[in-house]
Amino acid sequence: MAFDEAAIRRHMLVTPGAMAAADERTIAGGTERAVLIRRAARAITRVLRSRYAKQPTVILCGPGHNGADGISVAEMLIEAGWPVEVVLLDENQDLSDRLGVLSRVRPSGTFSPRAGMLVIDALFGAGLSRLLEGEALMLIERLELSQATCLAIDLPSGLDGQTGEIRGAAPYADATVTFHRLKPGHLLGHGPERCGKVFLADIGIEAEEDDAGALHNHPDLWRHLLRPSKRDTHKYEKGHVTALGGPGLKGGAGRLAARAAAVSGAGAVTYLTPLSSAEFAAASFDAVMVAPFHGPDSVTDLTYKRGGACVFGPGMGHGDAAKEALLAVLETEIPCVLDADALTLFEKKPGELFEKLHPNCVLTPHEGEFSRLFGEMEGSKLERACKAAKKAGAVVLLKGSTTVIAGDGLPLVNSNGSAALATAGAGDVLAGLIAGFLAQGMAAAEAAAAGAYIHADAASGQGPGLEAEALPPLIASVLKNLVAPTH
Ligand SMILES: NC(=O)C1=CN([C@@H]2O[C@H](COP(=O)(O)OP(=O)(O)OC[C@H]3O[C@@H](n4cnc5c(N)ncnc54)[C@H](O)[C@@H]3O)[C@@H](O)[C@H]2O)[C@H](O)CC1
Ligand SMILES: [K+]
Repeated sequence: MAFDEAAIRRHMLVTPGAMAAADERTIAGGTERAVLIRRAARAITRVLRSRYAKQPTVILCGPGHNGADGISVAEMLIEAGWPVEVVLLDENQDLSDRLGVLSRVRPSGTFSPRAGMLVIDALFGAGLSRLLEGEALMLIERLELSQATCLAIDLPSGLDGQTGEIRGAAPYADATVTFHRLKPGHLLGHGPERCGKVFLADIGIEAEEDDAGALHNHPDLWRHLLRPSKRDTHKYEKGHVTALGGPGLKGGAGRLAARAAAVSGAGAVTYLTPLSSAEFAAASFDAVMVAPFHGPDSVTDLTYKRGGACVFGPGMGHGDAAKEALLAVLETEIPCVLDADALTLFEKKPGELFEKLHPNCVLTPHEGEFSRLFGEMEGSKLERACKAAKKAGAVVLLKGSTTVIAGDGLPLVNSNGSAALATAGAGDVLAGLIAGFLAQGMAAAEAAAAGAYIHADAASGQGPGLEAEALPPLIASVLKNLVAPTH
């Protein structure tokens, strides 16, 4: 994997189980648990006092260390003169050594969250292991339905830190303070909508590479692979992309993919399209070359001659010639991106595709294409993408507001997507962009990661009126800022 080693440590996502092990490893290394808890409480209090005015505050404390964080925050706020009350899930919890807090404990029945109140959620964090029920469920449901402002410690209680699924109920936190590294659940499933703004605090836990369950996609991981072209380079040295487009009106999708490949930094792009629409296509391109598609040889001859990468799918249609061309190119093991039609072509016989795929292939399904190709799968989006990548023997980029990328290395979660991307053709642009990075020599997972992030970054800040054809120039400017200038 050619991701930057130091960046892997900084941007790893740690599962709750691995987090508990990292806590224990740090304690075994000589740091007392109470010290970790105090550091966590100090970080929470810092965020709290910078984000909220002094107001009636209730701290819900669970039976474990998440609750211990809450008790420690209560002490710090009481010291600062905050109007704090504490509700204990385990009302027999021994607080004889925390008399200041003990005096603020109120029965859970009095908990009535409302607007103008701050509730600190310290019921459960990384240790949540089953559905909320009974008293815990009642407290969290009341909080979830209220207008109170919630600050969650580590995770909103009820949110699964591994999958982002909700176990019974979970509050809509205004903000969440978590420790050491983000957890997959902060970014997957209901995580983004329930965590609010996530603050990451360093409490002195040593990062070890095998703590990582996944990576949080970030330019630090692959920016060094976006090599600027050398001054004396010529176009084919910078990689060639072959984009196969469909006949007539469907050609638009293929043209978008070709245009996106053209702004990726690849040296040259050839858009293959049936003779009937070649003239029309040629009129809509400048830098992209147009050539007639007569059948599989049109593609294999071109890829033998030019190398690089291919992008199949956007607008290629379901014709036999296109399918044969795709299978012929897969035989050559040239890097390929398969999207849209290239995926739906095989939904009746996925095995026919899987047996031809190779590790230099990137599949870019949305959820619908995914389930039609891989069937219904259990587990989080991340777990499903990993299973699919194994089954297909290729990189799977499963699109959505949170996009996941799975191959044979650590999977990645890409979280900078925005609603603006939910526009026709955006997927075609992504497929072409990834093909452009493959053509420049990036490995499949790295090309998919860079493509997903840059594609989303180009759309960020755009309104709901964003059209896919506006994306390539936006991508070019994102790339300009990311790629170190040539000396
Ligand atoms: N581990 C450390 O040294 C530090 C942890 N920090 C904070 O502590 C939590 C993790 O603490 P842990 O005790 O492992 O689990 P929780 O406090 O999240 O859960 C408490 C306890 O509750 C039980 N439980 C689990 N699910 C349920 C449920 N649905 N209903 C009832 N009870 C449930 C289970 O037995 C759990 O053990 C971490 O998030 C941090 O906030 C410190 O920050 C630093 C040191
Ligand atoms: K919590």
